[in-house]
Amino acid sequence: MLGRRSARVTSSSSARGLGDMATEADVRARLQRAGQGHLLRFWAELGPGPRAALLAELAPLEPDALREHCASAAEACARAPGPTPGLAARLRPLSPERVGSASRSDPETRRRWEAEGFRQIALNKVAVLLLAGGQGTRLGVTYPKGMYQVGLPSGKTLYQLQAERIRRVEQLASERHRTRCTVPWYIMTSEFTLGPTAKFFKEHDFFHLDPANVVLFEQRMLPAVSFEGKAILERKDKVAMAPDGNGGLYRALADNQVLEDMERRGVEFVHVYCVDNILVRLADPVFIGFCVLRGADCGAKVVEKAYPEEPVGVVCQVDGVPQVVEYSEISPETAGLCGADGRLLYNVGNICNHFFTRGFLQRVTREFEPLLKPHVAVKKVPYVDEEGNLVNPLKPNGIKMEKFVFDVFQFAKNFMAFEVSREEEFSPLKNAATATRDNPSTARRALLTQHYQWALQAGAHFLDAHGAQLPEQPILPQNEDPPAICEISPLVSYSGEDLEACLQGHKLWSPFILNEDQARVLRTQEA
Ligand SMILES: CC(=O)N[C@H]1[C@@H](OP(=O)(O)O)O[C@H](CO)[C@@H](O)[C@@H]1O
Repeated sequence: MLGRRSARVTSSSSARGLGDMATEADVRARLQRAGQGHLLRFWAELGPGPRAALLAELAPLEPDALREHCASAAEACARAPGPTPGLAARLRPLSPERVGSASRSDPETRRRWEAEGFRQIALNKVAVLLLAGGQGTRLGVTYPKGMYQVGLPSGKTLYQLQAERIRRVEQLASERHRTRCTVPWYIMTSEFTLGPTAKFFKEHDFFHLDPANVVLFEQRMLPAVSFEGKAILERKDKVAMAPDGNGGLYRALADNQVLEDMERRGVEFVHVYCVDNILVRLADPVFIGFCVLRGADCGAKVVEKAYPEEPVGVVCQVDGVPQVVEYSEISPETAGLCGADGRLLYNVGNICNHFFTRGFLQRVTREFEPLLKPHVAVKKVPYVDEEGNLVNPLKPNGIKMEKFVFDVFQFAKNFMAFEVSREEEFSPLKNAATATRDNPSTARRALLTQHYQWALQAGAHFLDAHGAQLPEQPILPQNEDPPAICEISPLVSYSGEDLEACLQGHKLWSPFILNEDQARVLRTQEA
């Protein structure tokens, strides 16, 4: 595991010691310089423990950077909220030569991409990098989203599914090339998620991955700011801090020397993805191979956007340069525009699955990161009022500043988008069960539908609890559960491959879990 850094605000030049080294007077003077003296207003009431904790939190805040951060948050928030003014006139759809498609390519081309991806994996040149610093607010859990289990028959969590897909893709590449290879797993956490994630992995024995190949590192935190430009105290002894967005990746890479670690391992290509997509194909050989063969330095996997309000960013051009316009920043009019074919004009939906060469990431961390503009999110931030009462605001009262991981696309020399099928590759877990979309049931259904379909394609038949054969529905209407429950371990099949040998002609009782042992037995049994 790489070195853990303490949370710091914006400046990288002020790696001061933690609280035990800083005095109150020193911290007070620095805060005053930043116009944030109010953060110590309950000092006199605090006991020794809370005082030390508060100093430890405040000491690393670099005064100029803090002042700048608070001022720019208030300024950005004062500008009209919602869609970026004047954006519509600067937008164009992505030019077709920048978009490849898995579903609309012939099988031979797909095979070529896949073969190239496996070749690079077998050469140990591919790593995956998970963005897992988020707080899971919409999902409504207090622990990292990756630890969530959506209620699959196996009870597997998102982290376990991902770990097993890594093991399987390593195995497939190793078998093809008669070698042993590794896909290192870099996991960006935050102050909220580092501790519980590290503990969870240890408790689960790293899901049988070699711990040396699972690298946890931490992104920075930034104070939430009031509309008046004041950092918010969430308790008398604690500043309200939030992770600096998934675009905090680039600073975190530099802070923790992650690219150096990749270089030592010989990694050239990195698949970056966010934690919540239950169907995510880690180190997807088809996507990697496509990007490598097209000479892309930066790529994005995309799906066709389903409806104008869908909360996905759209990949397009702004002033002629490939970029993502986030769902929170596009106007409803622009989002609803249709092209001549009747489909949405801006229909290239970002699924937060990105390809980067290590060289590109190096350029970003060295040259471009400071040019990334933070985005403003206005949120309800619990705070202490002047009398020291804890208040849970009913309306948004605070500003969180976040960078977006995709904002580096504009610096790419050769950006490529790669379209895949939504049913096969995208079902994000964003919301709690009460929401109608992107919730635990929709994620569970998406995975189980896929596995049911793979099993049918491999020639399996399903029986109910009484032994009666269940109807076979290779195509299912949306929002409908498959007639049989079948869950296939990623250790047996990564994307539907190698299933005939164990399923062809077999009659399986629903619910059915195909794990490695079960697969071994079925392979030796007559159907
Ligand atoms: C900053 C960022 O990466 N936003 C991404 C990300 O959205 P969130 O709502 O932040 O989870 O995932 C979406 C896909 O699930 C993607 O469409 C969107 O552009």
